[in-house]
Amino acid sequence: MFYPKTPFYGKGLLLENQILKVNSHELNKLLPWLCKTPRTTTYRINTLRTSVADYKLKLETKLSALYGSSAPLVYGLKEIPEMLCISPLDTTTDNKYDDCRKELIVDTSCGAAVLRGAHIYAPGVLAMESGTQLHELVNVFADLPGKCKRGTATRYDCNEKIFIGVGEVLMQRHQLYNNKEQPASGIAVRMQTNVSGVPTLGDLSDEDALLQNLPSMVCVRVLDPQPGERILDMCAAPGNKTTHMAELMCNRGTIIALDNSASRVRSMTEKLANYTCITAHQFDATKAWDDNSDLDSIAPPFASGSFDRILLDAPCSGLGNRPQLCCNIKQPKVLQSYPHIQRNILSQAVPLLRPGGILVYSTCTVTEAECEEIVSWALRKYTELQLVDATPKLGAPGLPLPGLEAAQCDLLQRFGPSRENRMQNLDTVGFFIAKFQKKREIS
Ligand SMILES: C[S@@+](CC[C@H](N)C(=O)[O-])C[C@H]1O[C@@H](n2cnc3c(N)ncnc32)[C@H](O)[C@@H]1O
Repeated sequence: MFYPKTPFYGKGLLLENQILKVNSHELNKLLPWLCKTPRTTTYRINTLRTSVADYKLKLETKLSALYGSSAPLVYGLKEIPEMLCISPLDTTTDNKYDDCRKELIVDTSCGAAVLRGAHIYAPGVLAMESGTQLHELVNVFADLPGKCKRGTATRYDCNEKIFIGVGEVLMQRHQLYNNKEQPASGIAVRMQTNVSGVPTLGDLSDEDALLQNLPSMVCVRVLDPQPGERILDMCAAPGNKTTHMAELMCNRGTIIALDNSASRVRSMTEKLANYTCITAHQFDATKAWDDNSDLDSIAPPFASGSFDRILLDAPCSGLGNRPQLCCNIKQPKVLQSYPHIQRNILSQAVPLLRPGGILVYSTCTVTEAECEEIVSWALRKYTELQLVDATPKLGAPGLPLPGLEAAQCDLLQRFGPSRENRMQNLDTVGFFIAKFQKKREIS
């Protein structure tokens, strides 16, 4: 398939220069990699409700029904026993573009989801040619320049639309565009094939399993929460890592989940209802520390030394979310704003951790400023912090920076295009993980 060479359509150099200022020689590899689809699909099984073996059987049955003898493989990985991976299909077989079909245009974020196996939901459909019938097969394109007007009825004449697959129409134009009061929802086009080779299963997430990227699971495994402990998840919504922690803790202990977005906390709270060890609060994590609070308080703010472990899965530029067909960050100042908030939240995490406690800092991005530079800054500012071994180790080491020794880089995990990824051919998103321990005594 044709993929863009950079996620920054039309804004190339302006933003590219911001990503790897020290290791700029890595950009040639990184930028096209960000644009491509990770081809392995991963689910996290809720082991409080079902067994991995039972869920594997369920997935295999579904895949056999869809793909018969060419069904992709479902397999596990010993480092993350609660995860199941689905291998890609052989793309050379049946995703052929056929000139006789009508065309359907989606925006680039919908296109990215399609390439990862999703069907097309009504809000993502920008253009459907007039006369397109129910159940007709259409060629689906992503609108790279972002110039296609929603509701377009004629063929979108553009050299930079990207063919992403073939789908069956489940909603017609009048259903998609005629009711302005109540915009259409639900699946508008069921994808039959896509050009990435990721099976078009849609999202099978339910209470038993969650569609989740591999590094997000590694991140919680690295935190290593134990039953009975007191854990703070500082930026928790939508709660995917929070529920993973609760499952590893067998729902025993206390997890406090903070997020400053009211709407995200509302939807997360519904999801957390079955996990009695989790309490969620809408709260600004930059204000989470207050020594006037009780040590065992379950509502923020919290006193010094309140937590055994803290996860800071920071708000970030999100550039690791592959495929980035066209990144929606258009200004360098937007990219530059993240380290500030990341440092502010980390400054609260350090006092909140008990001596000997563990802090995991993670981002789903790839910029040095939000990854290795934050680690280097934290080690300089907080002498009570040290980097410790982060297992399971599936990512590559961190990139070298002047403030970090080689041995320290080796303790970090950067998920990127590097050949050193310790992942046995698993193709996944960009991500960064650092594991700190607060020293018992400050030297
Ligand atoms: C990367 S997402 C977290 C994803 C989550 N950990 C998961 O795995 O499901 C970052 C979150 O940080 C939240 N956030 C941003 N600024 C914050 C702040 N000052 N305090 C708390 N949460 C914040 C955002 O609302 C967003 O939900």
